[in-house]
Amino acid sequence: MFNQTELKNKKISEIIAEYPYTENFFKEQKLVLNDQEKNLKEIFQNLSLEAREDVVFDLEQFTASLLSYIENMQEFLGETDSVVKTLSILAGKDKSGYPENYKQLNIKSGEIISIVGPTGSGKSRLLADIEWTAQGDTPTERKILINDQIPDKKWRFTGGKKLVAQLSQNMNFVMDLSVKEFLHLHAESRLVEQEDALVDRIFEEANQLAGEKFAAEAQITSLSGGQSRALMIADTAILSSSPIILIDEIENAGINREKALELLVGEEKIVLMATHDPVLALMGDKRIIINNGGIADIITTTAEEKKLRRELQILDKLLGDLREDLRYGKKLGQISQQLTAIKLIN
Ligand SMILES: Nc1ncnc2c1ncn2[C@@H]1O[C@H](COP(=O)(O)OP(=O)(O)OP(=O)(O)O)[C@@H](O)[C@H]1O
Repeated sequence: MFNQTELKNKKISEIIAEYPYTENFFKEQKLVLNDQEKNLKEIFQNLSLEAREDVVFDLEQFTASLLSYIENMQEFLGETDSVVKTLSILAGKDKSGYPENYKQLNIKSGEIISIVGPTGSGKSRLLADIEWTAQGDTPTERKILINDQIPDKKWRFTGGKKLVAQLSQNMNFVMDLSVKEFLHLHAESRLVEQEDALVDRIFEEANQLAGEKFAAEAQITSLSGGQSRALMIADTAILSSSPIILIDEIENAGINREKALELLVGEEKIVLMATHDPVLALMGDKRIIINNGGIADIITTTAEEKKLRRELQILDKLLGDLREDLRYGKKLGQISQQLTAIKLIN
């Protein structure tokens, strides 16, 4: 981000290249830009008396308001969000009031963290603490830091621009729009460039994730659970500016869960995922073990476990194919040969 002095000395072409929306600002301010290779200082020095009256501001005021325009636009577009380098979870206490069994967990951008634990142990609570950027003010008394600092309270309350995007099990659409209309509406609200190409990409990715394909003209209310979930995941991965993604249970949703995760982490986001499924849990770099409301352990995925995951993937695919055959009324055969092939038996 340029400061005010830098702005004065930057060529107009450089400012527009860095922040394309400033072209509008210059137009609104009626600044005549015959030569975009000049900097703002030079332009103001060369303004005719007449032109100077049109611009109203002097150089100081002009660059100050240009700067705040850029800051506002960046905030609006969510571009300042991408600077989350680390998310830290500081220990609180479990349901019995005992301190948690760790001090501080630092998660870097691009990392996947799984959260595992029995039903009712507090997995969703941990995700909620992160979403709320808790500061000792939730039942667990955990604290959340972003880039080693107490996060700004604005993260909690702003509507459009969010630190955290949450994908939950219930994904009900209420609007009566086609898939394409919905995506365009969202893309427009984010003021993205190349809207058509982006919408096409989200649509294609969503169709790759969905077990059953759907058309761009389909009404979103008519999509199946798996299809709407696939659409939301592709939309979140590609359009959301939130640097942290929380996933509460992705299993049994009729989508390709691994591809979904790859798509989500592909964009240098932090992904935390509560799951009971070993194939997904082992996709994580680490897994948090929750028990009785507290973090009982943090385990780094071992090389052995990564090998196991490849075996489980094959098993998962076999089961998936069986489900598919079942659905389409086929007769099912034994799979012992395939199992032997992956050395799961014998
Ligand atoms: N450290 C804690 N102190 C007090 N209450 C807690 C704590 N951790 C979790 N809880 C509460 O325990 C209840 C169950 O937690 P939660 O819903 O997060 O479990 P879960 O692991 O997500 O369960 P499931 O697997 O069934 O979805 C919630 O009401 C939650 O607020």
